[in-house]
Amino acid sequence: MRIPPRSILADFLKLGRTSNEVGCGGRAASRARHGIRGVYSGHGLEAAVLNIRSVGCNQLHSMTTWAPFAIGHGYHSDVRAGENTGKERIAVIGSGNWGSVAAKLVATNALSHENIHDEVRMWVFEETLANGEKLTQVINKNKINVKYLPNVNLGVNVVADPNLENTVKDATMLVFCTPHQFVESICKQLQGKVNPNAKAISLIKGMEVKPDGPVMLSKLITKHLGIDCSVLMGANIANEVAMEQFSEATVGYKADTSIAKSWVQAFATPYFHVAAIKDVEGVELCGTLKNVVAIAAGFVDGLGMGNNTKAAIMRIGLKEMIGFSKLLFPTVSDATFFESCGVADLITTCFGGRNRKVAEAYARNGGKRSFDELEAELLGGQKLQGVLTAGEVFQVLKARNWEKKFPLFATVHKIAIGHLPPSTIVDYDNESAQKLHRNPSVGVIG
Ligand SMILES: NC(=O)c1ccc[n+]([C@@H]2O[C@H](COP(=O)([O-])OP(=O)(O)OC[C@H]3O[C@@H](n4cnc5c(N)ncnc54)[C@H](O)[C@@H]3O)[C@@H](O)[C@H]2O)c1
Ligand SMILES: O=P(O)(O)OC[C@H](O)CO
Repeated sequence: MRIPPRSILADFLKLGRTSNEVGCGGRAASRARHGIRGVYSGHGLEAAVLNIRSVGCNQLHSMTTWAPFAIGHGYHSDVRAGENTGKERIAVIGSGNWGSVAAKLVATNALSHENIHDEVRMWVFEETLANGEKLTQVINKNKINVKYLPNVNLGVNVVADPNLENTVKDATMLVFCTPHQFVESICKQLQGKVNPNAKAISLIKGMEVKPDGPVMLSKLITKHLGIDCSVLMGANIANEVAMEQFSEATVGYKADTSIAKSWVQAFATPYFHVAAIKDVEGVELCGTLKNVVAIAAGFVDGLGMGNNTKAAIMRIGLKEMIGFSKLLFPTVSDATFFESCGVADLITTCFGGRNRKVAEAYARNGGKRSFDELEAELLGGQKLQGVLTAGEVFQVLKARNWEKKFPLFATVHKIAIGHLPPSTIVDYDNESAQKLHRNPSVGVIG
């Protein structure tokens, strides 16, 4: 990868920073403490990042990203093994492709940070493998999730647990990472079972729609469990992060910067850079809505259309993501769409994601084979989020009479349920959409 010269990167970081971002430096110090050797150690990028961070290390609301370092705020007691260590204890709820990578990331940091208990418990939706063994037993024996993340060592300190209640027992930091359709039932099972002082983070890209409107999953988690819930989204194809290829992610937090710092500390590594911004809804909607655009991108690929068409679909999709997010939550910041959770995730998903892949197969088959059938055939048990999300978004469009404002979203849903042929992905009436898409201040005509 080509690293930008120091001055260009510094300018970029400055430009990208907004008043709702927080952060603090300390990567080099942290690495020195924990013996972590950064992938860019001694390189211009590292120097530039440190240079920028050093300006405002103690000034919240001035930094984009900060690295893992010990943070002295009230930790809850750790009593799992009869000990009272005063350390954070992390549990991961979910063990699919990304859930397993999340466990690997936090397990690395659990070992290298003194304020986090070494053991990371990971809840596994138990299943029996073809050889008759239980998935949890195989994970605990080899430290590899052979079904959802083969060939990747999760870490000696990851313990797979089929018991949801036991997984969260005594945990002070709960990482939610299951396909979004299972979250509500998991939360109901966890009611009254989690430490009331725990904090949660959702890595789940999706939302629920209730009779009185859409509900983001972070809110659903808070509603059911009564605990704070941040989100982590980004351009993060799990298999690439698992191979420790350089990636970025965005934490969206509500208000408490110490909570945001705890999550950054739990996830950030030298190859996984994490920025935190005070825009939970914006970050979560980026991760949720890009999956709908990825389905559209897959249709374009399956129809044999070229890069220009895909770029056009992505541009329109991004506009609809921004418009929809801001209509739902006027507080959503424009700057959020320029973080990893926004345009970067849109790009990676539209080129390399599972939603794109299955949608391509759907269009190639002329819509004659269902998404369920193709998902089972192509993903080996992994789950698509985009088709369900397109349906959920469509419910909102119908309920609020917004269908004409979001023709791409509406068309994706209609194609996915077989009401329109895949070719209509570039054949919708976007007259009213143009009012939303075009910014009069830049003088676009036609
Ligand atoms: N995979 C990625 O590259 C990636 C990256 C970033 C975010 N995400 C998001 O992470 C979330 C989780 O995705 P993933 O990739 O970890 O999962 P996955 O799609 O790889 O795996 C599906 C998981 O669902 C579990 N499951 C199946 N039936 C279940 C049930 N009834 N109840 C509970 N669990 C059940 C399976 O055991 C498995 O762990 C999704 O919202 C996804 O959008 C994924
Ligand atoms: O493989 P997808 O389409 O579920 O996308 C994976 C991630 O969300 C990419 O960041």
